[in-house]
Amino acid sequence: MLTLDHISYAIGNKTIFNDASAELIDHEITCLIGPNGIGKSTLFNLITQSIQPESGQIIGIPDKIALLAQKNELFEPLAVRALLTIQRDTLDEEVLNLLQLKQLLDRPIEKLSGGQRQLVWLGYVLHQEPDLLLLDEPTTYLDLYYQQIFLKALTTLQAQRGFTVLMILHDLTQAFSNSQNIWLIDANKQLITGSVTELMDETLLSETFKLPLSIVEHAGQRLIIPEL
Ligand SMILES: Nc1ncnc2c1ncn2[C@@H]1O[C@H](COP(=O)(O)OP(=O)(O)OP(=O)(O)O)[C@@H](O)[C@H]1O
Repeated sequence: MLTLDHISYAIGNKTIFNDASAELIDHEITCLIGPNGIGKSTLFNLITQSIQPESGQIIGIPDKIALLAQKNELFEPLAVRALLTIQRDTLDEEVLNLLQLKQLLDRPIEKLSGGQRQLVWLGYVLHQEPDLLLLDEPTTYLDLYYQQIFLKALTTLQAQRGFTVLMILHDLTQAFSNSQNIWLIDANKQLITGSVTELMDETLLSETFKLPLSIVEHAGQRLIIPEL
């Protein structure tokens, strides 16, 4: 289990984490939420060891980590098939079907729509067969149709294959309805962790996002919306 053990990290004089501890539950989806600029991507950088904590340590980092960054760029023009088979010989039929990529295999990636491209990038990280998948705001630029395809494919494959997911999402309803656990960085930069049930708390969420938020039941789903 990946464990943050009392980590502290600052950029210049600015404290980002101060003695933060957390355990990432294996084989489940955890969403990382918190205001803009609070340190979510920095936490990903610590987990991928592209930066080191000033004190404390991260234990149990799996060998096979895949990261879907906010912006994914190609170094050279590639067709979808070529990207998916960069690190392996065969295509994963199930991933192709769930992400609706079969009809795109021979298309140049740069000529796809933003939504199609994001499905291709998810396909790319899934073809790496990671033990831990980190996703940084993967649905931000997607319309509702592509958001649903993306999240359904991710949650279906995760449930079948059991890889661990840590995903940054800004849409709170989406975060709580597509995960089992939440890591929340609050307004005081404290990392608070728990199950979706434990952290589904109007007061905590309103204080974190400095906005009155309500939790509303609709059609069997719990929606987190700003009070009008
Ligand atoms: N290279 C850098 N130099 C200076 N400050 C930085 C650098 N990278 C990040 N920061 C600062 O560190 C803080 C945390 O940034 P980070 O990108 O981790 O936040 P975030 O929670 O992912 O934000 P967002 O939700 O807006 O993507 C921010 O205040 C940011 O300005």
